Amino acid sequence: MSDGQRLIIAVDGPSGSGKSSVCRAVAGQLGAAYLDTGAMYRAATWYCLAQGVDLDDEQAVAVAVEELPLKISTDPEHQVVMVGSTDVTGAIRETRISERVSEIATNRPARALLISAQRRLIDESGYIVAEGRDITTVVAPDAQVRVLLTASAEARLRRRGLQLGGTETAEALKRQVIDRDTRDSTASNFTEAADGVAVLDSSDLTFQETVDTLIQRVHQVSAEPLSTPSAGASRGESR
Ligand SMILES: Nc1ncnc2c1ncn2[C@@H]1O[C@H](COP(=O)(O)OP(=O)(O)OP(=O)(O)O)[C@@H](O)[C@H]1O
Ligand SMILES: Nc1ccn([C@H]2C[C@H](O)[C@@H](COP(=O)(O)O)O2)c(=O)n1
Repeated sequence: MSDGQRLIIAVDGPSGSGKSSVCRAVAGQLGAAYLDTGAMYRAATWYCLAQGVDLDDEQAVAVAVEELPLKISTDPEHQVVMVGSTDVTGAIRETRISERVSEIATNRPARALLISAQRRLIDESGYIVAEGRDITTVVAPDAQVRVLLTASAEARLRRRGLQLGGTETAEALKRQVIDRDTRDSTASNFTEAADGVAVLDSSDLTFQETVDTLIQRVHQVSAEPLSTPSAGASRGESR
């Protein structure tokens, strides 16, 4: 990327499709920043639970998310999530958070606050791979590269099982992957590609093949002449 050029790579997809691992690897190989927006919803959940906020109380959750002292790194090689002075990088991955995070994701005011924070982080970076559930459609719909990363339910359950070391029962995996997607899909559409969004089905691809396919897509798009310069580019921003 040359100075002054902006390139936003937006990736959405269901749980276990490989968004975090694939996007982190792609960002590392491209020398781009990386934003895990799911980690922001998880940190908000951790904070609300730590503060004893009733997650059914929409207003109380919104107030807590507004004051959330969140710092998230966008370095793909060094992912750290801080809430105030507490490092929650590991804690936000615990099952107790995975099982409650949809309650924050479906809270409209909380969602609006987190979306604004995500847009700021993307704008500050300028060259970034951002992944989640609504990046291609809501957070950065004018990203130059927009991809829906999918995989069959069978592949996603198998991958999540392996990722968790084979310790989870089939029922627990279903709760964490399929049931969470069902709840989250009431807040955003990450099962069908919106207009202009390319589908990358990784069901029969290895991890490296998936990374390579996404990088090819980025190279393909960045070789095309830019039709409409983004707002950031016109302000001369660069990484
Ligand atoms: N193409 C692939 N082939 C095999 N394994 C893969 C592939 N892509 C990702 N994985 C593995 O699947 C697991 C789940 O991937 P990852 O955590 O990146 O998914 P995710 O979409 O970010 O899930 P969530 O939204 O629930 O956080 C990881 O262990 C990852 O290494
Ligand atoms: N852009 C996003 C990102 C995430 N979420 C919600 C949905 C998930 O249940 C939760 C955690 O995400 P994960 O770490 O599993 O990718 O956050 C969302 O609604 N929108």
